[in-house]
Amino acid sequence: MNKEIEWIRSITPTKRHQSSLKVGIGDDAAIYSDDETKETVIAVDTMVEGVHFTKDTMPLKAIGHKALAVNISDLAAMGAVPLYYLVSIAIPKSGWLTEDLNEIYAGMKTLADHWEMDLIGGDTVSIDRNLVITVTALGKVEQGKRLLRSNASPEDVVFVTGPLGHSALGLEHLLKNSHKNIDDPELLPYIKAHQWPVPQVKAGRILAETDFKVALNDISDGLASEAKEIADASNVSVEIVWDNIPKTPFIKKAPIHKQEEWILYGGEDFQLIGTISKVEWPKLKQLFKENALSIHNIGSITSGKGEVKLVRDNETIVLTKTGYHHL
Ligand SMILES: Nc1ncnc2c1ncn2[C@@H]1O[C@H](COP(=O)(O)OP(=O)(O)OP(=O)(O)O)[C@@H](O)[C@H]1O
Ligand SMILES: Cc1ncc(C[n+]2csc(CCOP(=O)(O)O)c2C)c(N)n1
Ligand SMILES: [Mg+2]
Ligand SMILES: [Mg+2]
Ligand SMILES: [Mg+2]
Repeated sequence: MNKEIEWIRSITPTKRHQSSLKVGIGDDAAIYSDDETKETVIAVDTMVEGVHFTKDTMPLKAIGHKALAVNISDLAAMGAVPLYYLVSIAIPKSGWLTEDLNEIYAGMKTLADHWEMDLIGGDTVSIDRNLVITVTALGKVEQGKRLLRSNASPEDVVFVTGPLGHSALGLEHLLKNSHKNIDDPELLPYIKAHQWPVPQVKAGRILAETDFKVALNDISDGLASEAKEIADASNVSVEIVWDNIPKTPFIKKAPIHKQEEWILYGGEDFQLIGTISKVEWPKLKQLFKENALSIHNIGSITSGKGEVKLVRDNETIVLTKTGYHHL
């Protein structure tokens, strides 16, 4: 287990005070409910200058967009509809103008308006260096419809809702060359994937509205890490078939170790990874098609104890490395 998860487990309360609490620490978002029809879903994620973005990797509006998008993505991974958000910002004593902050907020607002989310609060503080933005997002899901990481069963199909590795490929170029200097049209889709991630709310909602048993997680840390979270939470193993992972011709022509770095360990794609029974998979595929959304079968669940395996060229290897860890 990585140190970050180990530490979070160590501070996880063992007793609950509130009977309305349905899901605490351990999934993409927490859930509580005192209502017979719906549950409230709450997620918080922080972005730190130098860790999650720099002025060279991200335009100002994109920083705001992404700070909100990553939180909407966690709501989507629970099957929720986004409703409200709060923003805490720590502003360095130099280097960031009020106009810069306004641009960041404009980026947030455009995305919030798209999902009809209201900004309802936050906090403003100073810091020595490095801008920090923390967004808390609230949403709702119908009673009994939440989609947990612990819902996977042996023989289920493992699916993803879109391309993987694009953000990491884009970031690799942004770390070498400021976004102001990159205009290679071949790189633009990857740069865009890094800067302007699209939270998969509609996919999450389709999955929540069906009566299928679905496990779901958003891909913030890379496929290997997110698959492991489903495997651990459901007490099963995940088998990913390398050739089934959707890849653009541009990615396919890179050396295999680069493809693996971007796809398995890169992260920040904010697609959803999930599981569904083999019987229901064709119905789900049809439902996504009718809604003009993509979905790909990339493997299956096996009985086991939290392993993530990769099948390639008739060889099966257990993935031991995971994604990005802060500890
Ligand atoms: N410092 C903390 N204190 C309390 N709970 C935490 C802390 N950090 C994370 N958690 C909880 O641990 C679980 C896993 O958090 P994590 O941030 O890995 O999930 P995520 O948001 O899906 O991933 P990412 O942050 O990569 O987007 C969540 O339930 C989260 O609320
Ligand atoms: C300048 C710069 N350098 C590196 C990265 C890559 N990066 C940072 S955090 C993270 C994982 C998700 O974070 P979290 O676990 O906090 O959600 C990744 C892949 C970046 N985005 N910008
Ligand atoms: Mg998540
Ligand atoms: Mg988080
Ligand atoms: Mg997150």
